[in-house]
Amino acid sequence: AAKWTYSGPEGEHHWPKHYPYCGGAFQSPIDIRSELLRFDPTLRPIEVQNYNLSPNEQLTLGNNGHSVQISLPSKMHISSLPHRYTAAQLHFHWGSSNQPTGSEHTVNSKQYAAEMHVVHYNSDKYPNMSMAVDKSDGLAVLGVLIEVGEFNPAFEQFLRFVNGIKYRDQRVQISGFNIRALLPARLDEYYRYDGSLTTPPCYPSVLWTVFRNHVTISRKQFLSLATALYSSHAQDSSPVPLNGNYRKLQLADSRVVLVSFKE
Ligand SMILES: NS(=O)(=O)c1c(F)c(F)c(S(=O)(=O)CCO)c(N[C@H]2CCc3ccccc32)c1F
Ligand SMILES: [Zn+2]
Repeated sequence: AAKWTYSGPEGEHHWPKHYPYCGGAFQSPIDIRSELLRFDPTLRPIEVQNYNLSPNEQLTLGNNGHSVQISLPSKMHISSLPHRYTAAQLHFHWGSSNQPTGSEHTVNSKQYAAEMHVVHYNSDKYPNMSMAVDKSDGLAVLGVLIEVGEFNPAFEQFLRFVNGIKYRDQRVQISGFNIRALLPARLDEYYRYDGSLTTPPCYPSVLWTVFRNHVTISRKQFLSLATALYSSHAQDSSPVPLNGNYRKLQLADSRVVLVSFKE
């Protein structure tokens, strides 16, 4: 597959050349604006299963050159959607040390410091992520907005290992922990819309759920995320810092954003 980056000659304005869907419809992220919102009383609280992983389990924490990701066991899934959506991985988007604004989704133009995505695929209909990734009902991603504030012990469970994955394609094994603790307390309040992968190939295959309530991490935790990683390989002569790994806002067009809550 062709290389792509968030800036420069392979930056997002060039993505459609190799990845045509990136120039297509139903793209993500979007600005979640009040005038787009419609309350939908049928939107049930999100229910996740088997997110509380035992410390005896091992997870792979990796730097894939675009983000820091944690691979997730297939027993983890969302049970409150029309089909079972099985977890594949989670990853992050963030700004830079002097720009703590790196979320992908914005709410009434407010950009948060960072954003976490927990990627799931429709395991009722498809055997794995690769078969699901380009199907309109293939993926469901949970989005969590992240602000700098209180220290977050749940995030520490993997942030303390980022210095082991500074460079592209480095991976370490970490102990399982309660992935539910990375999500906000309330899973009943969220925004819902049809969108896409926010990286190439940008398939319009994602049922987006962005939780209304943000979580916080401390400034020190944010800095470890925003300053520890490189998108280049360890042996590369000129290291390229990995930050600002968020896609610019896409047009909502006539898309409505459903909300599970009334003010
Ligand atoms: N913001 S997002 O949720 O659209 C999104 C990403 F932003 C992102 F960076 C990745 S990635 O795998 O870390 C790197 C590029 O695919 C994925 N990975 C997905 C896409 C393809 C694929 C295949 C197997 C496992 C995960 C993924 C992703 F779904
Ligand atoms: Zn993402």
